Amino acid sequence: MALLNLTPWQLLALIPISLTIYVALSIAYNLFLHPLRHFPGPLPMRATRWAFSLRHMAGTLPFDVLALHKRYGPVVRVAPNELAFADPRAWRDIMGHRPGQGSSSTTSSSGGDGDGGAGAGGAGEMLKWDKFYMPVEGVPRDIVNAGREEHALLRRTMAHGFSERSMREQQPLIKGYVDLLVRKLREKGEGGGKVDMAAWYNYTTFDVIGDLAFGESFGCLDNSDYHPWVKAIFEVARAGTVFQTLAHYPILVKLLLALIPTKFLEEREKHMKMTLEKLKRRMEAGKERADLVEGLLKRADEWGLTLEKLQANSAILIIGGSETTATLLSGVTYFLLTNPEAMKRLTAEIRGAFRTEDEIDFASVSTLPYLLACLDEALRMYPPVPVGLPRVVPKGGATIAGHYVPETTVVAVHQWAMYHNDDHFKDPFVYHPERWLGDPAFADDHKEAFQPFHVGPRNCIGKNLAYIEMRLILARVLWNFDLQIAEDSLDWMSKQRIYNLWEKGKLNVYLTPVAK
Ligand code: HEM
Repeated sequence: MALLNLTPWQLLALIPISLTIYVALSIAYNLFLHPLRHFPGPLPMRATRWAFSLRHMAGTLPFDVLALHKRYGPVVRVAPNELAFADPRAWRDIMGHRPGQGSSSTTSSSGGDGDGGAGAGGAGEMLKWDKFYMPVEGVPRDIVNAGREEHALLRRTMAHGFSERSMREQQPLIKGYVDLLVRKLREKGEGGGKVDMAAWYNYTTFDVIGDLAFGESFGCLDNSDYHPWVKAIFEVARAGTVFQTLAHYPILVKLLLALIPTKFLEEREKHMKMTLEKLKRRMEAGKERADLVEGLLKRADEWGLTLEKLQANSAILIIGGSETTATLLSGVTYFLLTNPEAMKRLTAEIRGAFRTEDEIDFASVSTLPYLLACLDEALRMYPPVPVGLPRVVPKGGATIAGHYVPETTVVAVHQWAMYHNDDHFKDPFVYHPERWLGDPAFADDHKEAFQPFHVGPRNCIGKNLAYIEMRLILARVLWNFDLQIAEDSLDWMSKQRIYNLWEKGKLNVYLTPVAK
């Protein structure tokens, strides 16, 4: 019991010494004994997770991952227990349906493998990684972070609201918000001042999804401003990268949570109350309403879905369904403004296809090929989900893009890095809508590498809604206005960082209403 003979100062000195020994041993293990030791990657990333986390918190990770793939190849060890893939086959191997899936019903939490690595979860299925998805204690899981069985149930129920029939019924509601956007932009454009299109696209998509998920809009378009909830989503995005980093050190998360000011907790409480009230009002409106929660409400009693569970799923629709679509609309507008030939061709396609504005609807915008090509090229260059969404390899390991990967490994495809890799796309940094229209110059592109909505059972349920909204909004904007980019937004794209979501600045544009 030599320890008992030490003075308090000597005991205190033992803390940094033990920590140093622990860190040195972990690094040695990660470099020389870890099952992933044969995969290539830069030494700091193979040695500790910090090299990855610092890039994540600095908002440069997706850009750095591209440089890593160019240097080390299509599979890179980006953290001791994590691999990044830039091989199109990885999409299906990681996200696709896997034969002989086990019956795990949870997502994967930490298995505590020394560097905060992932637990294995159940056999067969690649699981979402809790350290990234961060379910909150006391808040029910939603469709995005639910385990496999609960997810399947939620997905089946919610699919109803995304069916073609539902979307047709939702058309008048969506069109109403696009009408309002155009009216507001006409007012703003008349004075000849700059208009921040990124904000206006956000107002529109948040109002639409607010109505479809909670039965009422956020009033962003009416008030020409963000609702506090919408503002909070942007504010919290950057903090999310910090929490995802600290998730590897649970004791630090507890400390940070304990330090959160009471005012913040009160705000959170207020927010929960507000969404609950919105939801109750939606429920009072009756079950028969063509929106995204109709299916959930109809099954709520049968499946014992609590009010809190319904609230969590409505809320995730707001986040998943609005910022993504608005980001893409901002991106495509920027690319068109800085590529005048593409803008000219698209404007001609839209203005030549209709006699009156009333003819622009879900069905008619879906027949415009250049419009779709412009959106797809923007999705490639500016994917709204630019980061790699991590999965955990199940028990027994898996083969991904021809590589055997041991169980508990975290794996991801980083979209921005995949789409800017010249192994897959010619001129990856140049906006070429023609690549999606069969132009022989791009015949060697690996189009299957492009999966902005992911693949498999947990892909985007809102893909069709997103396309229809983006087509309709962009067509109506270009039908009504000639656009010119303001000097202060010329470098809009190059200034941006990625904190899970793009941190977009103002996209200032001059609008000239087209005389009709
Ligand atoms: C351009 C627009 C959009 C893009 C790029 C996009 C992309 C994605 C991606 C990559 C995922 C997979 C997330 C994961 O693996 O964790 C996803 C899931 C999801 N998206 Fe979208 N999304 C878009 C628009 C929408 C819209 C309009 C909605 C409708 C409200 C929506 C609702 C959802 C939901 C509910 C999920 C979870 C699905 C599940 O887990 O089964 N998204 N989206």
